[in-house]
Amino acid sequence: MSDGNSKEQQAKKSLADLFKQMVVDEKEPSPAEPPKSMDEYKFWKTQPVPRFDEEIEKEGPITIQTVDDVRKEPYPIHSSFEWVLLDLESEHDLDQLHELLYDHYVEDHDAVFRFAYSKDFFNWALKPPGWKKEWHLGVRVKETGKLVAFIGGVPGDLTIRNNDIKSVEINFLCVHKQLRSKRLAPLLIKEITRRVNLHNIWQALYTSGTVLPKPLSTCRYGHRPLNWTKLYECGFSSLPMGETKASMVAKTTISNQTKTSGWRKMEEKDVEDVYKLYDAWKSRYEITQIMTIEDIKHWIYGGDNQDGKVIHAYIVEDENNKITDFISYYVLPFSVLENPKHKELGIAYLYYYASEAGIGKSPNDAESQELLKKRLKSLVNDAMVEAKNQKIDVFNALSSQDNTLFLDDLKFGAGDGFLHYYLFNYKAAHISGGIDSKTNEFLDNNKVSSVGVVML
Ligand SMILES: CCCCCCCCCCCCCC(=O)SCCNC(=O)CCNC(=O)[C@H](O)C(C)(C)COP(=O)(O)OP(=O)(O)OC[C@H]1O[C@@H](n2cnc3c(N)ncnc32)[C@H](O)[C@@H]1OP(=O)(O)O
Repeated sequence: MSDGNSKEQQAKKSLADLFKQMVVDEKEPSPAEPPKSMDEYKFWKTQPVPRFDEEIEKEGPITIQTVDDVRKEPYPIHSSFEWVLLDLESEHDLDQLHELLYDHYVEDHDAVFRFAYSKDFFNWALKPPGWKKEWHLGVRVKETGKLVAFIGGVPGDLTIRNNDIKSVEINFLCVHKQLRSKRLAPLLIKEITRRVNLHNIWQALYTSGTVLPKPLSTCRYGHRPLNWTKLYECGFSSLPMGETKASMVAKTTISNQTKTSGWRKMEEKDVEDVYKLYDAWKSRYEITQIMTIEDIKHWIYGGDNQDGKVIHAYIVEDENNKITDFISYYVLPFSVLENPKHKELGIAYLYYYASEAGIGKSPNDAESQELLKKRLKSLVNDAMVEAKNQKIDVFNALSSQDNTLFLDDLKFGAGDGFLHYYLFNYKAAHISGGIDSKTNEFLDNNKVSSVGVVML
């Protein structure tokens, strides 16, 4: 979308704009425009979700039921298929899920990159405290046992504008390419809903790049190259006009030394302190995940089997050994298809963080925002230094949380991807995702998103 205003902005190119060119299509994407009318959402119009044109006057559940109202039998499925609950403790089932998602999950438009999910990743993402096998739902071909579809749910209670809500997070919905457009996705969604409802849980949070009725929030991806040459050779970044490969490498080079004093890797003994920081920090946002100490141990520290492959967390300790900050990122590589030189791109995603610099401070207070901005820049810079030393090629962050305070300054380029957040069976007024609703640019002037929850 280009108008006079955006042309004018283009004339004043900052360094940050230059980086944006590496990853943004020429045409600015339009994030939350519904691709079809509500009536054409044959499945979603039957579900308890807000309509696109609905004004939200009162926040809360859309339909109220009891467990007695819930169907006790699984929904019928075509006779060639059967429902299966994956046993993610078993190598066989982990292998099957890996194979399905590797070959059939989200690819980029040109099918050059795809997510390279690992077994370690599934163990982390699908087995947090309170996980249930009943929510690892697959569809198999009866005759061959081949897994052809999956949807996953994990516990994930939420706070939405001071209301605590028992909830699940739904993720990894995937249908084999040869079975697409056969309405298997709605069947998986109905069946997982039934299985969640049987636990007296009626709300869910999910995200998607697809526009469905109706986004609660929309965030934009930012990408910070750490190994520009490799990104260029893989076709992830292009060479902006007027630049040379050498000038791009120079502009994206970061030090290999962290600089925040008191910085160190998080250890298991830090879990409780990190929990306290997280819990005090989250009131900055309008939607957050409620986490117990056990949740922090799993999601931030990595759990009992922490082997440093998926989640990486660091803390800052002051001179009295008090933990004042933490920051974390998870690693999920891309497979690079048909590239003679590279098979995989190392990708890190900024995850949860908290800093005393922002606790008890309002995002509307310019002075404390300025201090927080300085702090976050230091923390994220050092997280990127660690990531670079772990051979990560690009560091991604959404425009959620307080990220717009540092995205431009730390040379994140705005990507062409948007992530929409949805709530199932809950009406809530729109929450800022850190982008300007007219230009889709990251918010600036110390304005931030109110989305505090990070989905994988
Ligand atoms: C209380 C507990 C509640 C629990 C449940 C909460 C809800 C959870 C909701 C799920 C959260 C998932 C979060 C993630 O994992 S987001 C990641 C989604 N996965 C992928 O993008 C992987 C690659 N794509 C595929 O595997 C398939 O294309 C999928 C499976 C996406 C659709 O399969 P297929 O292409 O073969 O289509 P169909 O004929 O079966 O079905 C067509 C219907 O499906 C609607 N559709 C399309 N894409 C999505 C989507 N991403 N979320 C929700 N609905 C979607 C579509 O509008 C249409 O409905 P309607 O337009 O007629 O109305």
